[in-house]
Amino acid sequence: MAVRIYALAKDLKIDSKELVQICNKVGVTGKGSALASLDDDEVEKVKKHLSQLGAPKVEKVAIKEDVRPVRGAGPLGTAIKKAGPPAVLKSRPKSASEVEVEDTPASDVKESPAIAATQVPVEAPKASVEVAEEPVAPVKPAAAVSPPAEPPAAPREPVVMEPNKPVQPAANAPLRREAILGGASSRIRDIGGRGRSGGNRPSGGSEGGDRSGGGKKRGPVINLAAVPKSPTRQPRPAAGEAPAQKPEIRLSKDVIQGHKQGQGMKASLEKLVQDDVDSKKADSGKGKVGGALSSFTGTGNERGRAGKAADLEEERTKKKGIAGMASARADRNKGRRGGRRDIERSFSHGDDRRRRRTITRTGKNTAAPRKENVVLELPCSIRSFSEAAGISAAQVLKTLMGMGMMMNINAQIDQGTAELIAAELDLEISLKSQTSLEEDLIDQIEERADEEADLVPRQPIVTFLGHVDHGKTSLLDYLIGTRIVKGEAGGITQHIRAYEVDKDGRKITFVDTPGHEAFTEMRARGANVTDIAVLVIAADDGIMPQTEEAISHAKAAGVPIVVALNKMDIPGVDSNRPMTQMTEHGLTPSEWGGDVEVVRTSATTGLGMDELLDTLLTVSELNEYKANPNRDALGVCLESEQQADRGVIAKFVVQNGTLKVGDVVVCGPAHGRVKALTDTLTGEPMREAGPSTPVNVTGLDQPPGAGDRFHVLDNIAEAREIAETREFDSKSQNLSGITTKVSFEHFQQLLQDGKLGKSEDRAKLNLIIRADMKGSLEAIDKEIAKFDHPEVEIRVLQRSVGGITVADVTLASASDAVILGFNVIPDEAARSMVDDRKVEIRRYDVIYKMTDDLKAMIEGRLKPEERVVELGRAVVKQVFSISRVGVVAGSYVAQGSIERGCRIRVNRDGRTIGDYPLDSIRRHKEDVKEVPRGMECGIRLSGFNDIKQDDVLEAYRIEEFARTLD
Ligand SMILES: Nc1nc2c(ncn2[C@@H]2O[C@H](COP(=O)(O)OP(=O)(O)OP(=O)(O)O)[C@@H](O)[C@H]2O)c(=O)[nH]1
Repeated sequence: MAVRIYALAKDLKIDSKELVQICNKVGVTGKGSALASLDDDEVEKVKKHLSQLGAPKVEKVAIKEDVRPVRGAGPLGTAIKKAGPPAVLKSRPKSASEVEVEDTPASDVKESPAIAATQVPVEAPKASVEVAEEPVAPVKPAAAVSPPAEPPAAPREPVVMEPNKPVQPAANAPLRREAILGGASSRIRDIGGRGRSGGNRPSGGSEGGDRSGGGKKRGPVINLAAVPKSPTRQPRPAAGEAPAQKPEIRLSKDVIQGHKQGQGMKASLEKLVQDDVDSKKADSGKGKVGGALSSFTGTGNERGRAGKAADLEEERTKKKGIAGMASARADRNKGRRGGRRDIERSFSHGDDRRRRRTITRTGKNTAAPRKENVVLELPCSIRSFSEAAGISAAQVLKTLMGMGMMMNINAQIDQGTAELIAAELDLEISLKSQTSLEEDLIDQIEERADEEADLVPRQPIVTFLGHVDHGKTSLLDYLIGTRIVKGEAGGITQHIRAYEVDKDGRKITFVDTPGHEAFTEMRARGANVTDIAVLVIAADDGIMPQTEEAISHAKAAGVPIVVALNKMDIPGVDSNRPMTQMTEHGLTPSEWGGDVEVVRTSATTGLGMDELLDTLLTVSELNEYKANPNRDALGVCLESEQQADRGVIAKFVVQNGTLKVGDVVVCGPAHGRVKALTDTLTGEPMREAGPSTPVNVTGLDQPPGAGDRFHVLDNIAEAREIAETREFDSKSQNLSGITTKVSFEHFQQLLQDGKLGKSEDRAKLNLIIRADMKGSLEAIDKEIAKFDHPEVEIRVLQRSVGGITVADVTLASASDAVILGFNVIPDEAARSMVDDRKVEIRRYDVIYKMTDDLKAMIEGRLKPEERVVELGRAVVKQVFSISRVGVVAGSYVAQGSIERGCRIRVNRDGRTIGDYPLDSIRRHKEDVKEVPRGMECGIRLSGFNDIKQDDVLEAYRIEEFARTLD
């Protein structure tokens, strides 16, 4: 009886990939994957080969298990531990190499040359254990395994590796490789994970093919600000701290200079004041001016005038110290408003300008140094920006003004504006957006990795992909026992479906996708949610465009592909042709030595159904899909619809965790508390849905987008906030012109503003689309996008899920739009309004019918094409000028014919000199309809009398053809 390699490997307790290699070695060819079957002879051959080698399988497993708990220990440490008899090992001290191996972190072990040395091809499947059971050989350090850094000083115990030398590295190779690259990866991850984040974060080891956590895990994103380079960087004031102010003490130039030179660096303010007073005294001894004014004027001319004020100030300063200075400052300020202006006005103009310049320069020099590599949290005010960047707010405002933005210092700036300013001022600035609730909660949920101990096996999610009519739904019908294909409108699948099937107590979740080309989105979604892709290829048809697309989706999703070669019941089908095509697309069948399992099926006769299920369950077993049922659920919405009686129904596939009735869920822009869960196949209520379960969910406030991820949160308010933010974001995106969706109010506004119908040269086809499901809307969008024509502008004014309403009819009547209903009907009110308003509603239940109709609609709006039909040529023999009639050209028809109502091109000396309508054509003074070749006639042109002998008259007609889009 045939047995799969995978099953035999399990029996023999060896790795299935190793067994595939052994098969090839012993001459059992064409076994490319672990799923290939071996007949009795082949099994015998393999077993014989193994027995010749005498592989001690049980010990191998023991080695494998032993690797697990060792902290950071690779297989190396394990090998040494296992090698000797326990008693010997117990009694002997640890060798240096052993100690070293145990302490080596797992990652280092991976790099170790000793390990590399053990990774040799599977030549002799003898394990080190075999040696372990042999009598112990003389002591020697296991140099081949891990040479110690220094020779151990302690006397050595007998070394168990020695007699095993010829086979030891080869024997351990596959196990070790697996332990390092595959099985051991989780252990390595655990060590790192615990060290970093208590096992809560995903580790690098989980990336790639590890899907056991259910759902795609993203690595943590840590944004670290770069360390500023500038040595003169000022410390940033703490939040809430008042900005530093410059003391408004007007000190004399000398004092400032002295201070700058270093004398004053450590002096107290009182000391500085005292110095100032002293210097003023000295000044007053010399002349009559001092104090603050001296620092402004600096000339002797004004001293006399200002002397009194200065004396008064000095007096006050002397008396009151700092307090006196304050009052003096108040006086000065008072003086500035009036008196000082007077004084200043009397200064020379040049001095005044100099002073101003000095002040400006001083302002610049004392500004905080420009910062580099600033990290700024957005949105922020201009004040915060300038503080963070170390430039004046005035400069920022000026820059903004230069860019046409008039703002004040408290105005908030967004990321784009901040980037503009930074670019304009040549600042290196790192912008950090404020974290949203979305980032705080959803990202955290997505990034949460499950502990290995929490993971349990889960059923595989299997998606049927393939070209239209290749039999996906029929196969699924057969497997589930439903008759879905019979009820499909137009005989094609237009919705994504997901069902759970129980096969002898083992469950599989099946997802059926449409094959029609319009449903690319759905296929991609199906492929992304799946663990295994079943590529359905009709044997009589072979690989078709959507099969190719499905292959790409499955490859992009990185999932195993199983091919169902369907319709094998059709007489004369040759499975070699599609299989050859498969190889051309990089899928080599396992029976041809590749790794893609091909199952020949017939949904009509039931051929290969058990084999298909068996194959899927085996692939699932090989991949060990796992999830943690004891966490809040997360997964994907495959489809959603609005039902009149039940409200929103969303079809979810739980990827991890368990979804329960009462859970708060957020999914795209929708949120709500789960009111009911029902089985997608039977419609029976469910209390909860565990990992890999497809389930219909009610309770959401609006239909989520197909493909939106769902998450369970603790708090309904948070869910609402996240959903509202998403909706707001998507609306602003819509308004920014990314989609053509226009709300009724918005459209009315556009109409009032005269913004609609501007491009008069393009015919417009306004559409309002209503469909039963979001996925249908996507498909319709895709179809519409195909009809892009320079002369017809298709505008989708409204597109949504649900029946046709009064609002749609009103909008359609106001905008001269056609309403397209896909699998929906108008409600009563809308129906009664349709005739009054003369609105056109077109209803469809099959996508291609709608496509054809749309095409016709568009063709009806295309200007007919004009084509020139050449009729004939005539040569002018003689020209007659007849009074009250005009010039008549007596002509000979040399080619074709000249017809009434045609146009004539007049050619002279090889050049066309005019193009005129034929006025009349006569023969023997009688008007005729047509003059054929070889006959003479009189031709009169409308609006042209300058016909000359030998002119060539070319007759032609313009015909209009209705154009098609093909
Ligand atoms: N002879 C034969 N006909 C089959 C087989 N499987 C499906 N069909 C027929 O092929 C047609 C299409 O089958 P579907 O199951 O609807 O194909 P599909 O791939 O699901 O099509 P879409 O969902 O529209 O992409 C139906 O008429 C089926 O009866 C088969 O194994 N043998």
